[in-house]
Amino acid sequence: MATGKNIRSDCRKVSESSSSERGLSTSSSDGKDEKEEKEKLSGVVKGVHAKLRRKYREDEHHHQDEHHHQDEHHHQLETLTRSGRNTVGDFDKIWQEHCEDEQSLSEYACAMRLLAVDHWKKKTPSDHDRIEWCRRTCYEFFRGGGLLKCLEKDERRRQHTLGGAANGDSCETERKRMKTADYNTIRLPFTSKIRLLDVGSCYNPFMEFEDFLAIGIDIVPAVESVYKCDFLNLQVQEPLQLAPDTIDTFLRGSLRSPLERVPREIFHVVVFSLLLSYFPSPYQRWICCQKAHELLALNGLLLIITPDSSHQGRNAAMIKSWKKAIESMGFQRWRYGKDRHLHLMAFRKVSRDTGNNLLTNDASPDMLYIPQDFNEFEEESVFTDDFTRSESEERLLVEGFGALPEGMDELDFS
Ligand SMILES: C[S@@+](CC[C@H](N)C(=O)[O-])C[C@H]1O[C@@H](n2cnc3c(N)ncnc32)[C@H](O)[C@@H]1O
Repeated sequence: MATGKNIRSDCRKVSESSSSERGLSTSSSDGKDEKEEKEKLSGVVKGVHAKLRRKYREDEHHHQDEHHHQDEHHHQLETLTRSGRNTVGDFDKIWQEHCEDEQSLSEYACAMRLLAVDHWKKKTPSDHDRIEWCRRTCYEFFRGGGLLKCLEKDERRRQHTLGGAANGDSCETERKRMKTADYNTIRLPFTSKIRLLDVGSCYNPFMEFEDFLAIGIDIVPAVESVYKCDFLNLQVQEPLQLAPDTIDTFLRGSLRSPLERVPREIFHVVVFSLLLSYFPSPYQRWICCQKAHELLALNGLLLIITPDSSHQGRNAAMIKSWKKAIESMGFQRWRYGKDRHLHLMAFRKVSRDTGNNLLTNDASPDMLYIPQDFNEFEEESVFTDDFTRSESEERLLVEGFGALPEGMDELDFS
């Protein structure tokens, strides 16, 4: 288990103590009005998000005032690295203070878990459940021919680039490529367990699936099996050059809370489910995606689920921008879906090169924006709305939510 401490009972305690102040109950079956409880739980969750954003915004305004009179050159540099500066300055402090606010965060963890397990999971048809979407996407990719098609396509592209010529140089390059890619590259047939890192896991929803070796991490775990870990500050170590079985044993037996370091390229899948919008700064979202890239084996999948309750078209520009930013780091989008409340994206790691140079790369952290960055009153409806839908809505969503056929992805938002 991740920690000797019984977080679940802690969670219950916090939830119970807060119930006297806030009227939260630990179960929706205790006769209280379910809707009222859900509103309270989502209030706790949205309140923590809003507080963190407010602190960040205040700090940003303060910073802008201070630097109002800077010379032109400095100003340009500042603009270039605008969204980055806070992680090394005051924002580091804000984030640290946030992570140390145990009381609010434990309450948040309980509320989020109850919301997800007691309210969403029970009400959401399984083919519209975000966790189920992840499971299905992984299955289709690793076991259902998805990766195979990608590799065939890669090969066709490579042949095309080489001009089909067996020229000495290209063969030598190809041999080197295969050699360096031997370790930590996902190959077919894929028979092992899917090593999945769930970042911001809260209640470890992937643990129940046999097919996964699921590692959940969170700044404040809501259940014992989740490791305490701040992903933003997680260190990435040299990769393990070990057989898959030994890596599984390592993941099962050697990790401890608080988790501070993990070997590079050890995971087949990294999941960010409702994680990136937690961060008030696009730069933090950018850091997370880069870190996911480092932790994934070549051909591994980054799954991103991010809330947006508006119609698919409204934030098409945002999703296009995210696609460009994330692909610039050495990913390629493999799948996209839009649910009523969520964007669901799967990116494959296609290159070891992270394109990690803000000055030469035309993508930048600002591209990972969310509506709340510009409008503090933008509603986070995913935490409030009902998940049940009318029949006609269901039919519409099945198209958007389900798989875009391979090759159709480019048609979407591009
Ligand atoms: C909105 S909840 C989503 C929970 C769960 N993934 C789901 O889909 O229901 C966001 C979670 O991310 C966690 N989190 C935020 N920043 C984090 C960080 N830097 N490292 C690890 N977890 C983080 C929060 O504590 C919270 O549990």
